[in-house]
Amino acid sequence: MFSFMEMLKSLTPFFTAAVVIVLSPFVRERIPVEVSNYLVSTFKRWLARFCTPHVTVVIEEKGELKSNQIYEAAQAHLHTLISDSRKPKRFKVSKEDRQTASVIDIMKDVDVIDYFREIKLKWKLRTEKGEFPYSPTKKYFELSFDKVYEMDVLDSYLQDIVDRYERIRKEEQVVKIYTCKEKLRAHHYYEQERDRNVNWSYVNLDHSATFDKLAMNPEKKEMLKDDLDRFRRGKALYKKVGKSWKRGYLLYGPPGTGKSSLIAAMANYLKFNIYDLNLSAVLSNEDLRSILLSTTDRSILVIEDVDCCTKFYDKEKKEYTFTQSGLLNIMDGLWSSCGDERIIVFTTNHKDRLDAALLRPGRMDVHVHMSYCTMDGFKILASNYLNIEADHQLYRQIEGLLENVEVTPAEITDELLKSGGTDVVLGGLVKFLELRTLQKAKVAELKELLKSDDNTDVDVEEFVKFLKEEKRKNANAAEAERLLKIDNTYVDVDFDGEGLVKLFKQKKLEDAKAAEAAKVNIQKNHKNHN
Ligand SMILES: Nc1ncnc2c1ncn2[C@@H]1O[C@H](COP(=O)(O)OP(=O)(O)OP(=O)(O)O)[C@@H](O)[C@H]1O
Repeated sequence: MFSFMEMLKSLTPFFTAAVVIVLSPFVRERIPVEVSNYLVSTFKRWLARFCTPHVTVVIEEKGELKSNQIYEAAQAHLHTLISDSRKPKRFKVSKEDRQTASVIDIMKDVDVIDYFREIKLKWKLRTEKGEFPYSPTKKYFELSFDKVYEMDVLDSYLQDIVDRYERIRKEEQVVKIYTCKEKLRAHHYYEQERDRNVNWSYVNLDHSATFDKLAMNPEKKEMLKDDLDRFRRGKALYKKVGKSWKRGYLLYGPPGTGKSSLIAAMANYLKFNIYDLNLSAVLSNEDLRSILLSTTDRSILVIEDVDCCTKFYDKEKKEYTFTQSGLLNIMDGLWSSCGDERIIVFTTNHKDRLDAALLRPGRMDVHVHMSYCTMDGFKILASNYLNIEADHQLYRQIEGLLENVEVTPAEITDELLKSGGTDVVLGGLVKFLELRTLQKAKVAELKELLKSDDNTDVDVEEFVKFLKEEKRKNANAAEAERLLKIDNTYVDVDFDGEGLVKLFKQKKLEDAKAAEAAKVNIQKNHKNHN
């Protein structure tokens, strides 16, 4: 059909003649009425092309805050168009390291021609510098066509492109992770005028994390999946009860227990994109507002380490304020009013440092504790990394060791990734766990030693402080400080606790002597002065 129309178009001059013939009553009476009508309408359209002006539709990359869906759809359409068949006169070719094939893309200011039914459409990518020095460059498409087809283009052609894009996006299996490209500008000269367009950049979430692969309590895992399922299906329910279609999760636990992996698993499960928000890039409440408004539906907004980085610029006080409750108030107001089908995830390594307001029931819908590795979790990791599905002779020993030490799944995976066969790797893991058990005992021993010493009432933290001070002063203590990292409960097995205590006592003695000498000196000076 399409090639037939094209053929007809190339025969336009003949149509002119044909219509002239058709218009003459003599010929009209002698040809079928359908043929006569067709020739007349074709002639009219052909005539219109010369008599009616072209129109140009501008499709900007971004609306006031959000990205423009038609722009995204047009970009995808043109990409397919020029990759498939209609190469323009100039186009770009590139290939990144991890891409398997080269990518063809359109260049700015170069015409790309497309056809829809019998309509010829001309696309052009344009750019325009922002109004202010810090404003990002604006991108937009110009789409030109004959004015007679205005309705066809707006109602059918563009709608078709958007529908197709939406369909592909839904079917697409790739989840994207967006990060804020750069700090939002806070230059005070441009405070009023600065362009609040948020610059997100994304990569495909190349993360094979799925719930199956997560080392985590099986019941907790099922509970979470059910919760996500209910959320996904809950549109009608949320509407009925008058709640915005959103859900908040607080993930807490020590580093390396899988908080980020769980977020990736949730995103892969729901096929939601992730927006990873670095709060240190947020300078004011307005910035946060712009960021929230620039995220899309069906997404997960992640705020990691929420205990450390909640800072806001208070315009009235003209200073930065660091509050979690400030963040929450904004979240309550803004978050609840923007978009649908959204999830927000806060993570923290220190739940105890969180503002009580954040922990209040109803604030975060689900609290998930990510814990140190248990035997259940270990079996999942062993199945992923070593393909062990059944039992192993070392499992009993490993289970006993895991009950006694706190080891993160991240530490276990590091061990499981070491080279060697299954027995060698599991043997290495047993050694690692035994070492940790020994270290734990040493630390406990050291703590006891310090507590039981009548001459000193220092606690371990104070002892660490002392070692740090010593590090500055002499190399021996620097070595001791390297060996003793109480914070991470890491102590070298050869570490001589008693030796350090001796060192500590000696230091105390030296300090006391120095203090006594200073006192004597002051008294001497006082006497001399008198
Ligand atoms: N529960 C887990 N299940 C499976 N793998 C895990 C788990 N926890 C950690 N890992 C492994 O350790 C790596 C680091 O873990 P991850 O970044 O998810 O931990 P985290 O709790 O987010 O740490 P942080 O608080 O430092 O961000 C992961 O890429 C994964 O390989």
